[in-house]
Amino acid sequence: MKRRPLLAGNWKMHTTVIDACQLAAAIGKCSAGLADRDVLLAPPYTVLSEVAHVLQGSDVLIASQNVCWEAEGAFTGEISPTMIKSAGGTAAIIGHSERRQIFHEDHAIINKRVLGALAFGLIPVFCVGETLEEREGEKTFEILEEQLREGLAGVSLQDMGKTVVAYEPVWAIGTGKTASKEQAQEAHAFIRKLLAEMFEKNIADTVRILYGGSVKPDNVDELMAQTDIDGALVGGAALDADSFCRIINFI
Ligand SMILES: O=C[C@H](O)COP(=O)(O)O
Repeated sequence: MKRRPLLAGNWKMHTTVIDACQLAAAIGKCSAGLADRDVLLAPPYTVLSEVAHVLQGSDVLIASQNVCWEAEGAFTGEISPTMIKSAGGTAAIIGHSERRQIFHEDHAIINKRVLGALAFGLIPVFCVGETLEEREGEKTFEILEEQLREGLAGVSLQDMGKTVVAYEPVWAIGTGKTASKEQAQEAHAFIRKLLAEMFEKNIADTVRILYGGSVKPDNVDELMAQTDIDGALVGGAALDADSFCRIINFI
């Protein structure tokens, strides 16, 4: 089944207002006219609306890097789906391994974020992935299954159709150590098969599964050639306009 590729740049905790506007403008330019793929940027909250403003009129989608499940209230340090939408965002990264590991976000909180995003009409970019220890202990599939079952609990069939999944092996993030195309494809195929079990095969067939972890201009083409890899969630290389533009223009 042919799925529309999605190339996403996660800027993590990088960019001042000026940097962000310049980077967004350059990416806007090199993604213009690409009719067969989607491009998404996840800048820090502080520049969401500036980036959306710079990209107004383009097809580049804007996401936040996390999201709370409530529209407003006493949740110091959080950002709500309505705030993200009012700043120009249409999606939210949820369950990134840096949130899971550094900030100890557990399955329950991640699940609340997924359901909250969907309830307010934001597309979740739901991240899963195993650590090196888990891979070496041959627990990759067990970990992925737990993350998917717990994190997507209560998601309706219709909402799953809109959700994006990102497979990011923790050992490949920011390390320069990309999963081989075979390792990535194997994990993506497992995720799709599990989604078919959890939801329906026709839903699983439409869900875009992105690969993340040291995606660069020199490995994007072979990763994107894999049957179950529908896009990339890019960190480091998304901060350099030339690199990200090459990634967007994968062959
Ligand atoms: O969200 C992006 C991922 O964590 C990948 O980051 P990276 O491309 O710097 O390895």
